[in-house]
Amino acid sequence: MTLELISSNKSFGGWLKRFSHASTVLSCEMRFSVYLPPQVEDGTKVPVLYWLSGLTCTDENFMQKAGAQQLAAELGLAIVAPDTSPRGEGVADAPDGAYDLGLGAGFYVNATQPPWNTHYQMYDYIVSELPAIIEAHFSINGKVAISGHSMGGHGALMIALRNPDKFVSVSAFSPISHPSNCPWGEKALSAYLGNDKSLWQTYDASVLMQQATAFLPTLVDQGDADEFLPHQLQPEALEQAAKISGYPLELRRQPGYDHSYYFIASFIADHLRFHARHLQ
Ligand SMILES: N[C@@H](CCC(=O)N[C@@H](CS)C(=O)NCC(=O)O)C(=O)O
Repeated sequence: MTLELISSNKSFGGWLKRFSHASTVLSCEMRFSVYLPPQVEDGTKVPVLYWLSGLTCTDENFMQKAGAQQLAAELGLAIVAPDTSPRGEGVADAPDGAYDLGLGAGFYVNATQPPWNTHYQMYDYIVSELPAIIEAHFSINGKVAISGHSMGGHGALMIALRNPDKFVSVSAFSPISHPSNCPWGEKALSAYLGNDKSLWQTYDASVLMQQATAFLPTLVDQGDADEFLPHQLQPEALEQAAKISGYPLELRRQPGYDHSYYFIASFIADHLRFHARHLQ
């Protein structure tokens, strides 16, 4: 597997790099960003945090807006930010160009329905193909955590709940907590997965958390002035699920914060420290 370097910027003693590569799983060219802390320069193997972004994002939003690099450098933590959907010529998009389906809106599932099933296999890309690439090319010690925002918060929680053996901790900002029961989720899951709601539920963090028998430390932050809170995000479904299964969910409501990266930047340090504690 060849990686093509797109850009490289020194940052807080480490390096922010962007790469493109041919994805077998997605059948297209993909890009990802990786922050490598200064510790890797002398050959130290470091833990890695995967960051899954939300609707309309690419691999760049988090690295440019969250302000995570300084603390990642101190903690000796690599951060990998993948793109949010397959890309390129021939990759299906929403017919009306809607922001919440198709390009930039892969929802981290494996699509079963045409035309999406040709390229939209983001679950397998994030769970299997990308980690294999990261392990093969970077100085990584095998300890892995996952986090994300909104659609990416759904992705992080869902992927961790389905793969508790692969991660040591999970966190999310403003996650789409119950995608099988909200407008964003219903639109995307019906397009990608068809009408069988039992399949939707296998990608629903609240359903998975309620059924969980293996537990990971879990931190969720939710702004109470988030414009998407009541209809799309439904953190109460996650709280209810955690109560039923006894899941160790710490869900914090942050007064006055909205859905933006200003919110993420305000609390990203807590999330990095939370993961670093468990990754030690
Ligand atoms: N208001 C946005 C909805 C999408 C949105 O808020 N996207 C969030 C994730 S769900 C985001 O991170 N946007 C990119 C950014 O702020 O850099 C739109 O209509 O395009």
